[in-house]
Amino acid sequence: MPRFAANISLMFTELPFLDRFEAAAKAGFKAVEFLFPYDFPAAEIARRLKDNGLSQVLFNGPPGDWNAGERGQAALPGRQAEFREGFRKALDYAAALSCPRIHVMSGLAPAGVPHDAMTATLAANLAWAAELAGPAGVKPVIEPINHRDIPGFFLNTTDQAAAIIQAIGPEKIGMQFDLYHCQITEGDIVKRVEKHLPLIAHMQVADNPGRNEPGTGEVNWPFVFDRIDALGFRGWIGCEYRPAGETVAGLGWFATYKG
Ligand SMILES: O=C(O)C(=O)[C@H](O)CO
Ligand SMILES: [Mg+2]
Repeated sequence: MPRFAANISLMFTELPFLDRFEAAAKAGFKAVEFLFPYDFPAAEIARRLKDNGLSQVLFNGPPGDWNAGERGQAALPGRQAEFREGFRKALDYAAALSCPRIHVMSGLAPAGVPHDAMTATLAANLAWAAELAGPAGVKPVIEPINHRDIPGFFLNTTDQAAAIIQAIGPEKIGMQFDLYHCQITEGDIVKRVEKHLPLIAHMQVADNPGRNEPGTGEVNWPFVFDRIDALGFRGWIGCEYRPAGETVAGLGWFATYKG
């Protein structure tokens, strides 16, 4: 059966951040992911996880100046020192939270910077991050993101991510396969999961259009989840969606998968 993690940056936003752990556990989740932990002490987050019997399965490295529109810096030439400092900080949090995945965001492609230079920068940064993270039991992951939600994001397709992962080694770097982004950019999601399965270290889900819960849009989720399970994917699927209404009221789709 597929295993779903609540993304508590997008779900349970009716509550303050630290109270969302308990809400996720009460709703039947065994694991959570979120975007950024850095406003909170790692020890406090670790306590919430433990108190509620939850595993932390993914969070993002520091993205740069988010409010100014930055979305990572791993592919940006000239930002290597900042990337490294941020990744070290993320790794400290991962250790405190026993979290096995860190999402490394590649960033927005600046005008005039050659695509190949960005690919080379991303690959070098990822190789460095993997060397540091591997011995700590953490796998950095990269995620192709659609250009409607984040115009200009460097990493856009699953094939582009796969080429970079293959160049470094799938045992070191994984793909964060977000079915929502794939549906928008590429479609044919089951076939693409099949193609990239050996590289996929984490998945995420939301329906389209709207990025709301499964069942609110165009995708046949029972079919997709059955196929993912039959293919043998045993990682976590993060529920990275914005509930259309109140979070718990929108969890009807999850009843079959609570386990
Ligand atoms: O946007 C997404 O799908 C993500 O997973 C990022 O972590 C946040 O932009
Ligand atoms: Mg995502």
